[in-house]
Parts: sequence; structure tokens; C-alpha cells
Amino acid sequence: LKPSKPLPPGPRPLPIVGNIFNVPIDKSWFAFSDWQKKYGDLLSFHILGRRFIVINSAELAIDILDKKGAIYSDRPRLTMAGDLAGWKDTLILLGYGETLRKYRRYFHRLIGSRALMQNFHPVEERLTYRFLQDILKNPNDLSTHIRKTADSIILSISYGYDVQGDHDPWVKMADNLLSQFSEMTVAGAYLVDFLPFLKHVPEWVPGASFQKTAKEYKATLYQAVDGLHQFVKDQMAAGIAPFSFVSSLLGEANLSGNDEHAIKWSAAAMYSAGAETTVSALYSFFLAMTLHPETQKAAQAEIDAVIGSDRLPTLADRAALPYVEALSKEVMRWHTVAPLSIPHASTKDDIHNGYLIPKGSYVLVNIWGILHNKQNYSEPDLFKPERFLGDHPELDPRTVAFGYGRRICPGMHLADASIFITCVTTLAVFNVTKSVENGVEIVPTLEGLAGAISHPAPFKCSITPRSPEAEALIHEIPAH
Ligand code: HEM
Repeated sequence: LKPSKPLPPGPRPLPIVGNIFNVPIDKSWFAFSDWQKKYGDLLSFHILGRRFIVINSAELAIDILDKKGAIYSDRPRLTMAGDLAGWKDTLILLGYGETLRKYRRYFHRLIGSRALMQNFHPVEERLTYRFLQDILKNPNDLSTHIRKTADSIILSISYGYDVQGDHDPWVKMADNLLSQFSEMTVAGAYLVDFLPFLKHVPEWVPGASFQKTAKEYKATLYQAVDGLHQFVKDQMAAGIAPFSFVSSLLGEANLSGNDEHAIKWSAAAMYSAGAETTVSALYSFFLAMTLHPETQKAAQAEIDAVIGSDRLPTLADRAALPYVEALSKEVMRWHTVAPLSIPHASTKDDIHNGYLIPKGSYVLVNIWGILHNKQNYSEPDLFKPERFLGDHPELDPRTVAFGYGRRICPGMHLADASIFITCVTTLAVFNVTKSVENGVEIVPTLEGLAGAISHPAPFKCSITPRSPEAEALIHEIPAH
């Protein structure tokens, strides 16, 4: 293709540095939504010659990332995190090709649909009931309990590993890994990402301390990935491995060494991509309930009518609870967990709607923008589960929040189950209200923090059992 077509519009660049001063480092999704008003749904800009394309509508995301998936499914190459610190082998950063498709097939076979997730319903339920007990014991430590629960669910489903207490060594190691990863991927954190030839500079050269850091981080990554994998193999050898992603795949006949490597690295992606994201979504659920007592009451009325008050809800009750279902959709929309998705990279020049999208562009989807666009949602800033009920429901946010095309989130059904079961069981037994300090009610606001995974800013709320019967139900949960 000759570059005869114009690039998608965007702010005017400066020579060499391009649009470096136009794009805010933090929460750039707001800027992209503003630019949309001026330039339309497809935008482009460059920073130091690197071309970025931003997609601002669901239709375009489908047309480009789904329908032209063959050329839009690569990932940007991260020199520090990917090449030097070893993360390039994880599913999230893996380039497009046969290995990626193999990893994704594993996800598909084990957790690729709501029906398959039923194999993991007992785990989801057991660990969420444990969460209710933790909250009852110590309602002020909400974020700690959420984190522990999300970690436990992922480690149990991926490795059959049962998290022990509040200071579990594997959780600690995995959390450490994640902070290393986010530290490395903050824009501009490492010069080597802009000047990749620097990766050949030896560690002892002044200024090359990133080599030492990368070595250290890579060691932590391998220790965790190899260690958890070995844990499952040891359990299988002893005949005590519970059903999990890894035990199920390793149990298949005629595995090659290559297959085992692929199983190991695809499982590693579950924790890296699944824990923080779930934490953010669950935390935003509690914020929404704090701010919207009327919504909470409507959901509780439905639960009381359908389930009664002498047992806890399960995932099997889902179809009978349309309001709670709508509420959990609204949780996915109202606060956007991954506001710009994960960038895709294009592998060929393409002309779309008359614009040139050059090979090697980084393609971002403004997920926050789509989920807060007035054309898709009435009063988008409000928390309104009703928008998904009735004869003309608004766009299902689960078709947006998990990304598009061949890199769409392979953990979406797991995330969806975790969110639903947490919402429904919490509402069945607790009231979430604004906390009161010195006689004054504290009214939090929704503020999504900066980051590839955006968490709601910390807030206070009060969580109390709905009734003595509800409290008794929590006590009756068998010890774990
Ligand atoms: C609320 C929870 C979650 C949200 C909002 C979310 C969102 C996303 C998004 C937007 C992407 C990028 C898709 C794209 O590139 O187009 C993604 C990728 C991914 N997610 Fe999730 N996710 C969530 C939970 C999970 C869970 C629980 C798991 C695993 C068990 C998981 C595993 C992954 C993996 C492995 C990728 C990388 C896929 C690839 O590069 O091919 N996610 N997720």
C-alpha cells in the first residue's frame, strides 16, 4: 500500500517529539473522549515517531479489531518488562502467532464459557462465603478481604492452591510480581523502552542499572511461575491434586515438553491479568452500594423474594435474579477497570474508512469512553441497573469491558462469575451504608485512579449484617 491516504485525525504534532505534550500521562482516556468530539471516533497521534491509533466507538472496535483480527492482534514490544524481565512469555504480552493461539485454546477449553465455569462454581462459592465471614469479623478491612478473595479464587482455579491465612507466601510473591510489572510498564519509566538497542549494554556500565533490576525481576517471575507449576505436579504425583486449570491440562495424555511449557505460561497469565482487575471491580461494587441505598434495597427485595432468608444464594440462582444480574452489569460499566484495554499492535498497513493505519501502530480502545458515551447510555455517570432491564436494554457493558478481537479477555467468564457471586451473597446478608464520623455522614465519590488497571480511590463505608438470621447464616458456613 502506498501511504497515499491520510492518517486518522488528531491534534497537530510538534517536530520529532510529536504529540508528547498533548497526551496526559495519567487518565488519558478523558482526553481521548474530548478529542472524539473534535476529531471523531478514530483518532491518531504520535510520540517520538511511535504511531498510536485510538478507537472511540464499539462499532469501529468490532470493524477493526474483530473483523480484521488477522492484522490487529499483535502486542507492543516492551523491552524492559518483556525482553529483559521475561514477561514476553506470558499470554498478555506474547506476540501474535501459533503459540498465542495454543495458550488461548487452553483458556477456551477450561474457562471459555459460562457453562464451563460451572466446574468452578463450588470454588467460587466456597471462597466468596469465606469472604462474607472475613467481612463479618472485620468489616473495616474491606479492601484487604477483597484482595485476598480475588487472589484465592484465581490461585485455586489456576493451580488448585488454597490460600492460607492473611500472609500467604505465594500471594505475597505474586503481589510482588505485579507491582514489579506495573513499575516497569509506567510510561517513560525505562529509557530502554524508547531506545531498545540499550538492552545490549552490560550491567556494569554506569547508567545500566536497569539490567540488574531486570535480572532480579526475571528471577522473581520464574520463581513464582516454576514454583506454582511444580506445586501442582507434586500434588498430582501424590494423587491429591484438586481439579484446576493446570492439573486438568497436565492430566491429558501425550503431552510434549513444549505443551507443558505452554501450560505453565498460560496459567501464569491468570494471576497477572485476573487478580487486580477483579479487585478493582469488586471494590467499585461496594462503592456503588454505599452511594445508592435505593438500588441496594431493590436488589435485596429480589433476593428475599426468590431465595428467602434461610440459605445463601449460589451461582445456580443467577437466571432467577434479573435485577441483581443488571446490577452486576452496571458494576462493569460504571467504574471502568481497564479504561484503555491493553494495546494491540498492527502487523500490516491498512486503510480503514479512507484513513491509513500504518503497520506497527499501537491500537488503543477507549473503553471508558464507550462505556460513558451518551449515545450508548442515558445519564452515563449515574449507577442505574434499570438501564439493562425492560424492552430496550442499553448496550451490555460486558461486550465492551473485556476488549475485542483475538485478544479479548480469556478470563471474562471467570471474572463475571466472581463479580456476580460477590454481589449477590453480599446483598443477601449485609447492608452497605455510608459511614458516620462524629455524627457526620461521609459521602464518597467515584474517582478512578490512574493506571492501566484503574482502581476506585479508597473510600469509607459501613458493612453490617442485615438481620440476626443473616448473621447466623454466615456463622453456619462450614469452616474452611
Ligand atoms: C473485571 C475483570 C476483568 C476485566 C475488566 C478484564 C479486562 C481485560 C481486557 C480489557 C483485556 C485486553 C483485551 C484486548 O487486548 O483486547 C484483558 C486481557 C486479558 N485478561 Fe482480562 N479482565 C478481567 C479479568 C480477568 C481474569 C479473571 C482473567 C484470568 C483468569 C483474565 C485474563 C486475561 C488475560 C490472560 C488477558 C490477555 C489476553 C491476550 O493477550 O491474548 N482477565 N482483560
